[in-house]
Amino acid sequence: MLVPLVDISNQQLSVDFIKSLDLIGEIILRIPDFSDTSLLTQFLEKHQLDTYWLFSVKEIVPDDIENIIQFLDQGAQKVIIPVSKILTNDYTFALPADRLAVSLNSRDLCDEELIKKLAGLVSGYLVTDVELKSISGNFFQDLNNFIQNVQKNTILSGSIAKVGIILQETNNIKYSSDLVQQLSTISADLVVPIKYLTLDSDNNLLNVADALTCTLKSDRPDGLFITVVVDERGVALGVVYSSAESVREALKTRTGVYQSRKRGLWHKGATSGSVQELKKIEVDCDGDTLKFTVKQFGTGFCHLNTRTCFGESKGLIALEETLQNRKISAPSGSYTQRLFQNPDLLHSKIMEEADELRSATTKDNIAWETADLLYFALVKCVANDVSLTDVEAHLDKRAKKITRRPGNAKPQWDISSKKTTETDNNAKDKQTPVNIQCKSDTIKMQKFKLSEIDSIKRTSLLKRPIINSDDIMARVRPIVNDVRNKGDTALIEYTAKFDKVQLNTPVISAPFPPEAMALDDVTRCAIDKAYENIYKFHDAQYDRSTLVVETMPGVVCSRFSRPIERVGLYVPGGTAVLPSTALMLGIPAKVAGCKEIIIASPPRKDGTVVPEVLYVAHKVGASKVLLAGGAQAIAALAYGTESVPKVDKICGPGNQYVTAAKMLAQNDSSAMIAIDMPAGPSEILVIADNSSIPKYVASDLLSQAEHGTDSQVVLISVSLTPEHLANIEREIHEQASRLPRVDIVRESISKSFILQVNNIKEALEFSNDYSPEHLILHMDEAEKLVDGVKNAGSVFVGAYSPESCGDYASGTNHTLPTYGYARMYSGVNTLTFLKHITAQKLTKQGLKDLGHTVMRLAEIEGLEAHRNAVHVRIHDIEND
Ligand SMILES: NC(=O)c1ccc[n+]([C@@H]2O[C@H](COP(=O)([O-])OP(=O)(O)OC[C@H]3O[C@@H](n4cnc5c(N)ncnc54)[C@H](O)[C@@H]3O)[C@@H](O)[C@H]2O)c1
Ligand SMILES: N[C@H](CO)Cc1c[nH]c[nH+]1
Ligand SMILES: [Zn+2]
Repeated sequence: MLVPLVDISNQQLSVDFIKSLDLIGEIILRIPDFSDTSLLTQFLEKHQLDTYWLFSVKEIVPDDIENIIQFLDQGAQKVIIPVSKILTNDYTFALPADRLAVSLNSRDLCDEELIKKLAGLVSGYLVTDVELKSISGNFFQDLNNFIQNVQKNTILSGSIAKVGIILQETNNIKYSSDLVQQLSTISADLVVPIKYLTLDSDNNLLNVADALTCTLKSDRPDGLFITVVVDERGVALGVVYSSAESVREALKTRTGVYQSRKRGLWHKGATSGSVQELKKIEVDCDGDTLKFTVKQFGTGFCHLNTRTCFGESKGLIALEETLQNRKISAPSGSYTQRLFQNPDLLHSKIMEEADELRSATTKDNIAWETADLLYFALVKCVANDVSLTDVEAHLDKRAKKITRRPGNAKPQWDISSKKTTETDNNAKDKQTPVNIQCKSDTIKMQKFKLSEIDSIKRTSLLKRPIINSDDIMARVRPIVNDVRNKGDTALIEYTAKFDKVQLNTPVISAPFPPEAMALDDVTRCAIDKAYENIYKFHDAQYDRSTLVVETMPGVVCSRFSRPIERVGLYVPGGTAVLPSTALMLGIPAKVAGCKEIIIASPPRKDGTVVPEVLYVAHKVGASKVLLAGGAQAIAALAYGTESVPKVDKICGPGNQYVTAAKMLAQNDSSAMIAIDMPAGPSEILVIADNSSIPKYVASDLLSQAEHGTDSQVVLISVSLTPEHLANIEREIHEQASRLPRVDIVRESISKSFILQVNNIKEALEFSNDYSPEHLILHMDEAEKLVDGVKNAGSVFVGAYSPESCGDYASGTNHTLPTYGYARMYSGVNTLTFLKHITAQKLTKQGLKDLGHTVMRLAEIEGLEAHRNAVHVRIHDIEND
């Protein structure tokens, strides 16, 4: 296969010349560099190329990546990057491996280690970049070895697919057909770009045709080449023969010209009128057969006046032909013609058929309605001179797109937001196609520079990707009301619906059966160690003494604490079961001395609770475990049911349904319930400077990104060098790709971002405004920055304080405020489970001295009874 290479800086190249190159393959465009793409944009506008490769030997910097991606999205098939840049600049990982080609020079051909390394990185082409003058005696030998080596490694890694050669002409050594002949014997899987193919003032088309035909070999005695002729959609029209002369003529006239075995040179349609416009000539894998892609005019390709030599076409192509004919002349009363003439009618029919397809359910019905819709859609296309090929070209382009649109429906078509009761499983099913579609994409956070965004953008970055809270409330309200009104029956029903578990009773009471909390030694020791540390830290928070202050002689005020008696602790269990949350809630409740502790968590599919959670429930002295999750569990704890005692306070994190139900219950004064805080989807903000270690930074970001698709992670890059930032990004992609929860991470990372700032002051300002649940300071003198932290749930200081330690076992609590509530809420702590009671004792003298102040203030407020309560006493004291 030939892929011509042209230098776009060559001002002489004519549109005609480029088009003739386009006929024989994709064109490699050599561009000066990727940072200034104006020349390339002009070139593409002028030549209207659909498929091309890009090649520059200049240094590629991170800022170029966006430009490259933009061109890959708009039509570029591949980008060729010099090998040195692939191996030394980690940011090239941001480009899709299968759209990347790597150029090597001839001495790299013998470097086996290099080929091995590349095999893991690239799944596109390896292109050897060879100057003709350097082609010496053993070049072909080296090339053969190289190809074999690549093939071997391709098989091992399944990644590198093809090998190409860029031949560089020099002033005195020119590309020759002998050379191509020699090259064509090397390997079937070869790309042979011709460098510096410039406009030939005599006959440049012959030049191209020669280059093409000298790579062909015929196995026929008459030396002709079998030629398959297909239409623009790849449908075979027939088989003919070509010669070097007919190919030359076809390229020159850009029509279907072949070699008839009887009549010689054959210009297809010259007598019948069924002419062809030539779209492309391709050579097959072993160089003995040609494929002509043509646009067929007239009655068809076959001498029997059918479209193909294999009979008439069927399906969409036949419908398109009929519609095109109807457009030119239609029998009277033709419905299709009525549609052509009445765009409003056509529009209504498209809408009607789309709606009918939407409601179709059976296989037959769906096929029927789709056919209807396609008919009307095609009428619209033909009416506007749009062909099926144009439609398919768009589909092909989309398949290659790197940056994906979110794909949400426009508000007027968004029926999902109108559905109020969607099951967990349904939601998961819906995510599947998205996950499959994105599987091969780079896992990457969006990037912004603080200096380049305006205040509106800054404000939007401070917001969390929360889904419409009205929508969530609308889903949660009926669940809460049902559980409130129907008690256990509703609780069991919702558990069956959302968790797919049919329970007889939703509660397990203490003492819990030992076999249900049996653990292996390693697990039990880990839980015991975490318990010990968390207990130590939370116990130290409990000041059991009474605060006593004599505010003035004879006036003694005091304050003492008492536990909240009955508490409900929510332990999430949707996408991951979190026994650690049972520790984080149960231990402070136990330290505080709460009398009744009820732990709620979604049941496992077999209707039981995980032994680790039950073991913790046992250790913290829980009286009951409620086998329910989501809004229904919160409602049961808030209002009580036949088997679930009503509690006074509900604590614990959860998804949006859990958080919304906690807020609803708190706002209902008849529920008499307190909550800890809105602790929603996990989040983390990392501030990193050039002293940070990329793999640590990435691992911390991912540790929270894996919680749920709604988690958000933020990296604030403080003057990171492009290489350092690229290393972090590469680590994110590589580490994430290896995670079992990669599909969740892919989604949460896509909602996350990197903010590039110039100094630590800007970083802290943004972080304080964002008020993250977790803040990690990845820098040498991290401790010094803690003073500047105004809002955060919990801070992790320095490279060796991963957030995971706080999640599990260092001692601090992991139930922390999210959504920016760290501005005004603390995380769960021992005080969460306590209330403070104040007391006072006044002596006679104390009352006498304070009384007049109180009476005057009561007078100001017009509250006579208040004043009198002091007055009657002072009267007695003064008259004693
Ligand atoms: N902020 C913190 O301190 C903290 C700590 C741990 C976990 N988290 C967060 O807790 C969350 C846990 O979420 P999860 O989903 O894994 O578990 P979860 O237990 O919070 O929610 C699961 C329940 O949600 C309900 N549900 C699911 N789909 C529903 C639907 N369509 N309609 C109504 N109800 C539905 C079901 O009843 C299910 O039992 C994560 O977002 C995680 O980040 C936060
Ligand atoms: N990081 C979560 C709080 O946002 C807590 C958790 C539990 N298990 C692992 N992590
Ligand atoms: Zn976590």
